[in-house]
Amino acid sequence: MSVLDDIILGVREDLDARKILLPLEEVRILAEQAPAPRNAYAALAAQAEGVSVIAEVKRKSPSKGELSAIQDPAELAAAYERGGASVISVLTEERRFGGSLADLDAVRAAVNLPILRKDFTVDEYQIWEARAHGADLILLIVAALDDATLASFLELTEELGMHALVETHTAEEVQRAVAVGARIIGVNVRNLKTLDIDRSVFPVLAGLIPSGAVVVAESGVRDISDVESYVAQGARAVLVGEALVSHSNPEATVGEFTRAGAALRH
Ligand SMILES: O=C(O)c1ccccc1NCC(=O)[C@H](O)[C@H](O)COP(=O)(O)O
Repeated sequence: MSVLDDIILGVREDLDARKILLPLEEVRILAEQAPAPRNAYAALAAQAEGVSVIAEVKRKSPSKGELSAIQDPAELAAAYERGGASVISVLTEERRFGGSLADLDAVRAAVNLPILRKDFTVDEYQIWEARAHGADLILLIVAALDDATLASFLELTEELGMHALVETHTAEEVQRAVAVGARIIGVNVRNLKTLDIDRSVFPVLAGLIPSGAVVVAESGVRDISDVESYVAQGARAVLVGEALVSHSNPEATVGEFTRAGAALRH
């Protein structure tokens, strides 16, 4: 079984438990009562100079184990916002990443930026749930969904006023993302079978994404030079977890990353 399949197995078990506690009809009511979503597409596309940073709240991961204890996700997210992040990503998967919907709630209450609910979306319940908890952007991993499900999840996301970060790892997945009309397309350079990072796939896949879509480079940003190369290779935004949560000054680091691509854009 692949790492992705294993993660999804746990996600489905946890989801079944949440559905018993709060049936879909009730989550839908909460989603309809939630404050209007913020426009994540505009936030990512609007960065006049440099690159848009999606700054992630990430405690641990299958590839690296414990990254940071993060006692106060709201405080971390506020630091990201002060540093100039365009979007905050909150991992809500519990078993492998140590996240939760409580983290999402805390971050929602602390920042005014659009928020990505970063999870392994395999059921429409999670999309309603994301909106009910104030998310503006959700993650759709092409490798985890068939074409019909990907299209219907994207449609529901947009009906609820949110956007989707549609994540790809191969040329075929980029084609599938484009075919369903994805407007924010991520290229994740972490191979979900081996968990290895291979930055060389980014320019190849980014080159297949039509202009008009926001191209997001996901994973493997260690420092400014990585941000600069992703920008030079076509990234409009970078999604960064480990390098921020493990830094003593995440606010300053977001600022450096945000400005890093500026020279390359002029
Ligand atoms: O991070 C992992 O080990 C991982 C393993 C399996 C599926 C997904 C995984 N990560 C999710 C992500 O996409 C990253 O959190 C995100 O791109 C940030 O990556 P990084 O800056 O390298 O922490």
